[in-house]
Amino acid sequence: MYVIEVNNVWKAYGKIIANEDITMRVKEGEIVALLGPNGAGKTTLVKQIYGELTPTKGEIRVLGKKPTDRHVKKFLGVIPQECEPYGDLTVWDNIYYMGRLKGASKDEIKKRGEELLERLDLRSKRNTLARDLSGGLKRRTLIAMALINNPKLLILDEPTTGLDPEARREVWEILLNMRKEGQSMLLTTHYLDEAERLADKIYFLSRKIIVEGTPTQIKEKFADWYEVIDYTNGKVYKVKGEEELKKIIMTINGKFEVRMPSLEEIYLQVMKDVE
Ligand SMILES: Nc1ncnc2c1ncn2[C@@H]1O[C@H](COP(=O)(O)OP(=O)(O)OP(=O)(O)O)[C@@H](O)[C@H]1O
Repeated sequence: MYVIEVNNVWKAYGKIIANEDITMRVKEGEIVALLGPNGAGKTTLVKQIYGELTPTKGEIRVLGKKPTDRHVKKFLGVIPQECEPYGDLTVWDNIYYMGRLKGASKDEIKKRGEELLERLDLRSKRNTLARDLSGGLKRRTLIAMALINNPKLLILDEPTTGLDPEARREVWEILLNMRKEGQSMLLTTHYLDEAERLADKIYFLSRKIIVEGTPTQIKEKFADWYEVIDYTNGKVYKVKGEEELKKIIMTINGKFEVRMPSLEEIYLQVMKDVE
């Protein structure tokens, strides 16, 4: 079953077309990443998916319903871009009040809130004011807040932007553990390594969808060149196609290495050709 279906969606702000004819899917239990440069239309698209904007044209279904349907909101967890927990509230109170806003009972919040403190390693910070937390702990608090209503779908707009490498990896581990438990997620990111590490499926976006597939499918489809490093003299050859590759290898008398392009190199090459 699909938790998100986007069909031929266009979104314009006056004359600016932010999304052009977008069709995409997120299956239950999958992590899908929208990857694109600044201004590619990622936030515009996710805002339509969580019902903050409506498409100019086209149709979106979230959990089988319109994103603006209030029954859908109850089953969504959203972490918008550049969002922070309330600085004047403690970690626990942020989680608690978010639960109340989402309509959960006090008992439900207590039970699930305690579980989330444990799972996100926030127990020792429970009574700390959110403004005194590090960036990584603030992000973990936001994840706990978004999970308090046990959402069927979690939407994260740039979940690790602004975090140091260690805190980024902590967030990745949390998201990967959640995926193991079957949590469906849509995230946006600028980072290729993040998409490659987390996503079952990736969409390269630049106003419209440029490429889609699993990281392996994308690599197989676009990796049409190889780099051959000749260790005998340190020379590096870039060759296209397997025939060329064989020819070069035949000329080398010693140790060598063949490298396929990384997802980042493919992304840069593909996006370079987009207007
Ligand atoms: N409220 C708005 N009014 C007018 N134009 C907007 C508005 N919001 C976004 N845009 C424009 O729409 C385009 C897409 O913006 P959007 O924020 O969706 O991109 P993005 O991929 O999320 O970028 P970033 O990675 O920088 O967050 C940009 O050209 C942006 O300037």
